[in-house]
Amino acid sequence: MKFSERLHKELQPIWRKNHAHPFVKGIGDGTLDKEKFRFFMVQDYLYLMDYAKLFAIGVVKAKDVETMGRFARLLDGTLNEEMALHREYAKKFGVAEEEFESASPSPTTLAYTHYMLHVGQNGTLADLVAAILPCMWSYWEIGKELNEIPGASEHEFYGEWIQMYSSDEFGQLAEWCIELLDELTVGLPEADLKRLEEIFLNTTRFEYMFWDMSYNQAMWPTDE
Ligand SMILES: Cc1ncc(CO)c(N)n1
Repeated sequence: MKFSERLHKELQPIWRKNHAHPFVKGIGDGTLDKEKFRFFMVQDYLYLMDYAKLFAIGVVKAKDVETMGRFARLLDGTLNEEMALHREYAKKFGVAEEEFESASPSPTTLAYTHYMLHVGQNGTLADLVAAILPCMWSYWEIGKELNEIPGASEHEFYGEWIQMYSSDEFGQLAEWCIELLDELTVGLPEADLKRLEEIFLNTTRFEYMFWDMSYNQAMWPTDE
């Protein structure tokens, strides 16, 4: 069994919780409160600024030109395509994109991005890929699942979001990361695989926390 299949199988219980979260359901049926979505998009913009840096670290850690080029394209796609979606939504909310960029990260956003940056900076290339993969993979699956709901991708507000994450372009990037993780883990001792599994588990858990944080618009509890 490929390592990615093992991870996907073992983490199905959390994966299902992510798909069933009321925030995700609300995008799918179009009933999500727009204020919650706005909170999410601001935090996701900050999240993606750090996420893009992980691809830059991928370039640094890669050992061949092809892999370097792939990470460079992921970096470009994140900054200029995925984050362009957020900038479009900023317009819809009547907010300047600088306001998204200069917002304060929530504790969950900070914890999630800093965990990935720590693993990416201090670990192997396989550690980095294990950390970033649940993000891309789960959004692609959620995008495809929501895209199957009749009319969801044409929804006047949430349709574009669904189109972005169910797109073939986004899927191809996720698939490449899956393949890279499989290549990098061939023949690794079980102790290494266990470490990678734990990293993947942690960022899968953070994905759930990110939906939950957005649904509750949760900033620092000490500010309330
Ligand atoms: C929190 C989060 N996870 C995954 C993605 C997909 O890139 C995203 N934009 N944000």
